[in-house]
Amino acid sequence: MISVTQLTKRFKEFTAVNELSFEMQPGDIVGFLGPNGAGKSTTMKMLTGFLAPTSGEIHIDGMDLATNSKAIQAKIGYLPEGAPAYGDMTVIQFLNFIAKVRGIDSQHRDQRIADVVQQLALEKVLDKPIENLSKGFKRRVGLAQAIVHDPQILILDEPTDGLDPNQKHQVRELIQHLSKDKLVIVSTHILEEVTAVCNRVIVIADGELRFDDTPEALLKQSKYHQAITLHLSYQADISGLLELQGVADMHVDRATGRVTLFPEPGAQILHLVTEYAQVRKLPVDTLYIEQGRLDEVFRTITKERVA
Ligand SMILES: Nc1ncnc2c1ncn2[C@@H]1O[C@H](COP(=O)(O)OP(=O)(O)OP(=O)(O)O)[C@@H](O)[C@H]1O
Repeated sequence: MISVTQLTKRFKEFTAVNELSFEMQPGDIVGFLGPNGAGKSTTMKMLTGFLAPTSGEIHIDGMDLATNSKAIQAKIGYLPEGAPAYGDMTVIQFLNFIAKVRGIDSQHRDQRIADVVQQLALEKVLDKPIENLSKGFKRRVGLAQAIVHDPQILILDEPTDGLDPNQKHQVRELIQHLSKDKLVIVSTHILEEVTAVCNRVIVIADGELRFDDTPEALLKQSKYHQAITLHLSYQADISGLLELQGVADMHVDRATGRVTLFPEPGAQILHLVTEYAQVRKLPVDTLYIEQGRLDEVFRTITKERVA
């Protein structure tokens, strides 16, 4: 549905996006991850036709964005970073305005607006000027304008940035609820959001694609994947754990008292570790297999490449 080939954006000498290529299909909820300045917003702006690429191609539903921007933009809903809106309009005025701009005919406009107002729980603020709303409500209005024309593709630039935990939860639920037959691209700095909401992750750094697969595959790249972490209720001699077959390394976190054992590639060490703990009567009060740590794998994937 979206096919991006060798997409590049330069601002004078500076290359913000460098030969990105990827494909996306309906049902994909893609988490777009990357450090500050990685090129996420610039890529999203190019996908929406808001910014012209320096080179490369974007095809959506088989159409070239460079020559069919109007038809393609009708299929896209976009929430830009910070969710800008016309602050002096009331919520209902703004949604009416956007619905008109999006070409929804007057017969269907009221019903469609009523639907998104209900979906985003905006009933109480319909007659308030947008500039007087809380951050959470502003964001919800931004989401409402992005979906009012029921787009097949939704591009959301940091939709939960600055929201409180309840509001974050609501926005995530909305994204999941929306996404069944749609393609959603969400940029975020919140790593946990990717595992909570997305079924695919694209990581970019320095404008380049560094990772494109499922959240599970991302976790598998962590050195903590399949590691065993245990906590002792009081100090004990644990030096023998490092000698166990299949244990490649051991890390003791003095601050938390947690001990992590890293397996050799492909080795299963849980059985040997629990057996050792029982035989030696180690005072283990917690023991678990790690899925992988997103912050660690994110740092590894995005760290600067030395030429
Ligand atoms: N109009 C512009 N002119 C010059 N440089 C720009 C312009 N827009 C973006 N850049 C630069 O391109 C790089 C990528 O910016 P972009 O906003 O796409 O990053 P990002 O991944 O969205 O970052 P953040 O997570 O901080 O929002 C940055 O170094 C930024 O300063």
